Amino acid sequence: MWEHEQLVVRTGRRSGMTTMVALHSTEAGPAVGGCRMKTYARITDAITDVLRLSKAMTLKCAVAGIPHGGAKSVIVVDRELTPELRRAVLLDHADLINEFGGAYQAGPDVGTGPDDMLVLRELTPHAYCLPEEHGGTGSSSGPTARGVLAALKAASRHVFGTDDLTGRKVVISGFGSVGELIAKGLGGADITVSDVDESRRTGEFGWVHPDEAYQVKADVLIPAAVGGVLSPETVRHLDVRLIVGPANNQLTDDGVAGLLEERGIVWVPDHVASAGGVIYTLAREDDGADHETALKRVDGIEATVERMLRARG
Ligand SMILES: NC(=O)c1ccc[n+]([C@@H]2O[C@H](COP(=O)([O-])OP(=O)(O)OC[C@H]3O[C@@H](n4cnc5c(N)ncnc54)[C@H](O)[C@@H]3O)[C@@H](O)[C@H]2O)c1
Repeated sequence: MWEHEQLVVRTGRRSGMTTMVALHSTEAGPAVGGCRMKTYARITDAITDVLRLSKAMTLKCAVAGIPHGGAKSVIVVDRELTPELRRAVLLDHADLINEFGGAYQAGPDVGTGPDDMLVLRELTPHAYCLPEEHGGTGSSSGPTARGVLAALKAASRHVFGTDDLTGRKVVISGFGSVGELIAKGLGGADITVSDVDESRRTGEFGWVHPDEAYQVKADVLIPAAVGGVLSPETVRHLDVRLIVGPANNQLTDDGVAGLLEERGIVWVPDHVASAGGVIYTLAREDDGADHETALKRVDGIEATVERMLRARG
């Protein structure tokens, strides 16, 4: 069933590249969601991605109690991206954002950052997370990691009877900006990280090849790379008790949640665990909250997860 309000796909007049916006819902308010810049094997893969990600944003806002709907946008990288081409496609994307008249408000996502939001702002007011020196809140990776750690606290109490992870084995798949901050916030845990980018291997933490990250015996698994990592196949090989992480759309389909439950693995849905970034950004940029107040709202994820897990029994 088609559940989205709109999907618009455009070829940019400056760049000749494809950009798209999926507006899942504006029922609760203007739709927010990141702008992903990524290479896809097929254009239909990009469309599938933007549709799923935008729906997840609606859920994320609803669970977090944010008066916004969900959307997402994708810039399809189909050639080498020179600085000139990057700027051209971002300006093309800003034109597309403007077509929604404020119903879609963009932020950074995988492949984009605050500097890209600054380029969007040249043509559209509907872009969050500008660099701090330009009056924005910058990267949301810090609040996102903080939200995951808050979720992990509540989930650890539920699974292990304590939120002290000292000595517990934790595997983080995806050692990017959020994954690294989570690792640094985990105190005395025995941490192993994994990334397709070998240059991320620092020696500070244990290392496992990305193909094996979902088979390692551990207490906690933290998906912090890409979506679609929990499939019927990967779930069969998992040897963990708890999964909580920031990666969006971790399940290949909703049925995988049931498979995890059957195996006795507690999974905190990504739309709950990864909401710290959007909670923080909107608290600061929409509501004018100060840094500490916005972080307190992010910490509220702990109570949300506690309630959710208690309700599950
Ligand atoms: N940054 C945020 O505020 C935020 C908010 C909500 C959700 N998320 C989600 O969290 C995840 C991580 O975000 P980020 O900002 O750290 O992104 P990032 O791009 O900084 O890091 C992702 C890392 O994953 C690695 N990677 C890619 N494919 C991999 C694979 N198959 N196996 C292992 N590693 C792989 C990349 O090399 C990179 O180092 C993404 O899925 C993102 O959508 C991020």
